[in-house]
Amino acid sequence: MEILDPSLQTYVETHTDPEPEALKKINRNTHLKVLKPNMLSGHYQGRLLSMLSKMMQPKLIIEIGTYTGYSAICLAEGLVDGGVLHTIEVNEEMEELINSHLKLTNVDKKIHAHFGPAERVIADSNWQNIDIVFIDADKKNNFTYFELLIDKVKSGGLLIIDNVLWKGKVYDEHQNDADTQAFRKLNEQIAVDTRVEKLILPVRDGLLLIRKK
Ligand SMILES: C[S@@+](CC[C@H](N)C(=O)[O-])C[C@H]1O[C@@H](n2cnc3c(N)ncnc32)[C@H](O)[C@@H]1O
Repeated sequence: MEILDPSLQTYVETHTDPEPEALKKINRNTHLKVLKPNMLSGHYQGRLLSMLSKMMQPKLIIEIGTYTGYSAICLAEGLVDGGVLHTIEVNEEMEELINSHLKLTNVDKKIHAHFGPAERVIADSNWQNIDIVFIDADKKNNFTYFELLIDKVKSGGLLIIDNVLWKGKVYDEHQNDADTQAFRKLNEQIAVDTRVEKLILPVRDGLLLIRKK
């Protein structure tokens, strides 16, 4: 999943704030109990999400793809008093584990977990003036989620899409599997979208930062 050189990754992690204790436990528990634990944002990306959120001082955050709650907790660290993070997870079997992880933190009361397919949960919501969106679920629907939410994001709001460098495959012309092609198309669609400013960060598997004008 890491595209950075491992020694560079180690260096930046050791000179970044340490992973908070509760998140360390959640990280470890995810590796013990859940399949594909490398889906979790992890220490370095988690601290970046937390810092971006603190800089934005959000009232309303929407996350698509809760998994075990790690990135939701990182993003919720930046919520202002009275702020809320809504996170959506399609797999209802994760509910107990997510709740047990949220309880380890002091942001649990600010996080509302929804279970079901994101498209349906978004359609049933009345979210408006969203400050931050984090899209990290079924990769083929990234652009659908972007289009469903862009009009609900306030001017100056931030959308973040994970995995956009797709293990480095998007810039390797020999790689042409369906997921790689989907990420290339997404990056191209966002690159020419005049409603937004965009920047790809080569962090972990690639984070696309999109600021609504
Ligand atoms: C990469 S993991 C999310 C990791 C998490 N954001 C983190 O950084 O710790 C993707 C999650 O999206 C969920 N997911 C997949 N399709 C979905 C859908 N249509 N609606 C909501 N969640 C979905 C998966 O079940 C999985 O738990």
